[in-house]
Amino acid sequence: MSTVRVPTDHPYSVEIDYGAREKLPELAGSRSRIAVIASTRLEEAAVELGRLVGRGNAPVLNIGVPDGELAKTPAILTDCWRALADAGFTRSDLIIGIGGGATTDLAGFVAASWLRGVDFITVPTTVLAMVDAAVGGKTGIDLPEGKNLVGAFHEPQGVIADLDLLRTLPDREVSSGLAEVVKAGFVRDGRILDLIRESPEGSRDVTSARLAELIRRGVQFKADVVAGDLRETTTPVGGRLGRELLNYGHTLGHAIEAWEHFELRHGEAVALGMMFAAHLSRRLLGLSDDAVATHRELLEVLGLPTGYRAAPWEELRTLMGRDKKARGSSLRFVGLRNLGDPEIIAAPSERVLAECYAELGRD
Ligand SMILES: NC(=O)c1ccc[n+]([C@@H]2O[C@H](COP(=O)([O-])OP(=O)(O)OC[C@H]3O[C@@H](n4cnc5c(N)ncnc54)[C@H](O)[C@@H]3O)[C@@H](O)[C@H]2O)c1
Ligand SMILES: O=C(O)C(=O)C[C@@H](O)[C@H](O)[C@H](O)COP(=O)(O)O
Ligand SMILES: [Zn+2]
Repeated sequence: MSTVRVPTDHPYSVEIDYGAREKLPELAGSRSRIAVIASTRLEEAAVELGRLVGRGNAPVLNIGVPDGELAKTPAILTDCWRALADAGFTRSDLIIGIGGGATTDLAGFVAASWLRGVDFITVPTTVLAMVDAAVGGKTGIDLPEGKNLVGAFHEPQGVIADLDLLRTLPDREVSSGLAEVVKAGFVRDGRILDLIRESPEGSRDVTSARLAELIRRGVQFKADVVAGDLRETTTPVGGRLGRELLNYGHTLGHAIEAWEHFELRHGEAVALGMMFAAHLSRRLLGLSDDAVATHRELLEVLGLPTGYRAAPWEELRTLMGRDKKARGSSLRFVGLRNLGDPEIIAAPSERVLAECYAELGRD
């Protein structure tokens, strides 16, 4: 159906289609060893894909990891390294990460760190991983102190987004993935907002052409942004914000996600972070009340949360201090002047931040 090119220094493609997994053997090429890293919950799909790619290649090493965020830990990372060591994995071998964003983040970091870097391919199986996590080369794991604190930039050889794999995805996960898609709509691609508004039900239906189009647009947005600024500098690219743009909603979102010990889905936490960023933008960049209402309306129709006050502000503030955009003791937020017109908010006052959190509690 569509191929999105990611034109970085190591260009690669994202294949988006029903049945796209058929392209996996060609992409993998001929290898002495292939390891498939997948969550134990997706074992069936992983074994099927392993067989597919194993044809004509050496037997595939299946490395099962815990489900979801539980995989993004130093202990599981070590288990993966040791499985590769046992199998005698060399620099010409290949790692394939199959699953949601947590699994592809882990698999990517295993590939980035093993022998200082081996090839890897991502096969995302959630909406979120298709539009965001599996594309762009950010890999890593969490620590108890916060999200994604350890990692590396390591780009995949290619991404296979097989839309058939979404058929078993629970509704809550579909909504969570759509948070990253609507993020792209808020900060750049206004057509995404129209597509969601015209049919919220279609947008959430994994068999619909509308969701396929939203996924394509989400991938295109991500590809455009990372191609201009792979390593997330703070310098604008061609007069526009660089990769930091992709962090819209994540400064508070990651803090809430960590504070909730991942009981909230990543997209749910980001939805709350985007509402917070909208309040902050209204206060500091003059974002209109209408645009804030658009955030609330679209997040709600996607089944995402818009109000939150469970965590004490001081705790979230400490967690936000570990955000990668922070410089010294100052926080940096991605904000909006208007929908589609982003700008960095550097070092907002502590008073305004606390007041905006109180506003989030009233949403
Ligand atoms: N590297 C990046 O650029 C980037 C971007 C966005 C998010 N992330 C990371 O991605 C993670 C979130 O990803 P996620 O939302 O995919 O979560 P996830 O990986 O935790 O997967 C969510 C759940 O869906 C299940 N699942 C996956 N595919 C399925 C399928 N096809 N059918 C049924 N169940 C399925 C998983 O087993 C899991 O329980 C977070 O760790 C976040 O930090 C990374
Ligand atoms: O790819 C990016 O860059 C992003 O910021 C995308 C985010 O959606 C994603 O959650 C990412 O993992 C956040 O990265 P971090 O650097 O804030 O940990
Ligand atoms: Zn995200």
